[in-house]
This record gives sequence, C-alpha cells and structure tokens, in this order.
Amino acid sequence: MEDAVSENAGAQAPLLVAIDGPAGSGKSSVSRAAAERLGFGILDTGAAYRALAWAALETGTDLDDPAAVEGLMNLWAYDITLQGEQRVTVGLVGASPIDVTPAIREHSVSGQVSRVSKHPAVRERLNAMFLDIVAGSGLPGVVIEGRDITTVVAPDAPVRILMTASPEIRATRRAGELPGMTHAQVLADIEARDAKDALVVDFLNPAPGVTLVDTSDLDFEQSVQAVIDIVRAVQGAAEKS
Ligand SMILES: Nc1ncnc2c1ncn2[C@@H]1O[C@H](COP(=O)(O)OP(=O)(O)O)[C@@H](O)[C@H]1O
Ligand SMILES: Nc1ccn([C@@H]2O[C@H](COP(=O)(O)OP(=O)(O)O)[C@@H](O)[C@H]2O)c(=O)n1
Repeated sequence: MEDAVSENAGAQAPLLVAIDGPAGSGKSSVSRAAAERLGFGILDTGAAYRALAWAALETGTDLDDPAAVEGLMNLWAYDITLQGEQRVTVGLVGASPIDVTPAIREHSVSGQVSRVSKHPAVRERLNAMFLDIVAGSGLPGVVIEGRDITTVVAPDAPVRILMTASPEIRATRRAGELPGMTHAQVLADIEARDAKDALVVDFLNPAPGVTLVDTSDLDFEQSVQAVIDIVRAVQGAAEKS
C-alpha cells in the first residue's frame, strides 16, 4: 500500500464522493453504477469489515476482543479492486492470498460483522487504510461508501451523500436477493443490524453539509442519476471558481 501511495505522490488527489447509509438503501449498487458512469473507482468499505470478520472466524479469533482483532490485523494483507468486477482477497501470514469475494456475503459472516466493527481501534485502523487505498488509486475520482464515511472517514470530501430508504423498502430489496428468506425475516435482520450499528455510528440522519438522497420512492436508475447530478453540480461549481 505504501508503495502505491508514493508512486502516485505527484498525481492529483482523486475527487472523493462519500456515501453513507443503512443496509439495503442502495449504497453499494447505486454507488457502483454511478462510479462506473463517472469513470471513477468505487471503494466498498463494508467489504473490509466483512473480510476481517471472515478472517477472525477462520482463525478462531475472538471477535469481541479488540486486542485480538487488532492482532489479527497485524497479520493480514487485504486487497480490493476499485474498478470492474469486485474481487476481495485476504492473505494471512504464511498462506497465499485467498479470494473471499463470495464468502464474505454469506449469512454466517453478515451476522457477525458488527462484532468486529464495534471496536473503535479497529475502525480507526480500517479508516486509515481506506484513505491510503483512495490516495494510491491513481483515479480521477473514487466513490467511497459505508456507514460513517461522510462524518468520520471523509468529513471533508467535496461530495457527501446520505442514502436512505424506509426499513420496509430496504427489506423488500434485500429479500429479492435472498430467495430462501421471507420478507419478515429479512426485515427483522435489517432492523437488528441497524440497531447494533447505530450504537457506533449515526447513519440514519444526515450530518450538516451532507445531502440526503431518500431512495424509497426512486427506482434504481433514478437513484443513480440523483448521485451523478450531485457530483456534476459540485464539479461544475469547482470549474467556475
Ligand atoms: N432505488 C432502488 N430501487 C430499487 N432497487 C434498488 C434501488 N437501490 C438499490 N436497489 C436494489 O436493492 C438491493 C440492495 O441494494 P444495495 O446496493 O446492496 O444496498 P446497500 O449497499 O445499501 O446495502 C440490490 O438488489 C439493488 O439492486
Ligand atoms: N464503513 C463501514 C462499513 C461497514 N461497517 C460494518 O460492516 C457491516 C457490513 O457492511 P456492508 O456495507 O457490507 O453491509 P450492507 O449495508 O451492504 O448490508 C455493517 O453492518 C457494519 O457493521 C461499518 O461498521 N462501517
């Protein structure tokens, strides 16, 4: 990572587009489509928390023990693609990197991620890693999406968006992706995870200066366009000044 940063030391910093929001609001899919059309990269920060939880489960690390999780972070090498199909790899000392792209989306991991993401020291280290990845990307812009991106990770990003939707709508969207589960089960899962995550970060109310995009009544295309319009407006204003 350090090599990548120094190689790009002379390059202009990428335009940062920070997007927060709860599960099922459209953060990942809408951010990805908007980034592709803008020619930007996309950094899915949740994937790192998922990969860390996966690595902890894999190595028998106690997910509730911050020191143990930090110890694990000293031993892992994490990599994620910013463009094209998403690929996530984790290398643990002494082992070759493993492609964990599908594994980190499994229910067995999703249900455990909040246990590692609740530790402030772990968040701090991952947040620093996210900024390194963006700085070393060499891209004209990067959309970075996750739970506390607009407030903690990139509070100075030129574009900051909170993407929301009602819990019922979010559950309907997620249920469409999880054929084995009923709407009620998915809604219960989403509400439980919202409650746990909300103990650590407020991702339901926009901080000052953050633009709210409520996708409850927007279809996918309209949601992507809403993000692109906000980015273009900021780019236009920057060109004029
Ligand atoms: N505005 C929208 N209208 C309809 N479906 C949407 C919309 N935004 C996202 N989706 C769909 O909802 C599901 C969840 O979206 P996703 O991007 O994974 O949400 P998040 O990253 O916030 O958890 C996906 O299947 C996605 O295609
Ligand atoms: N910036 C972030 C991103 C994810 N996370 C944690 O990682 C989990 C998975 O994130 P995700 O973005 O993949 O989850 P979804 O919103 O896509 O379901 C969340 O439930 C949070 O516990 C976080 O704490 N901070």
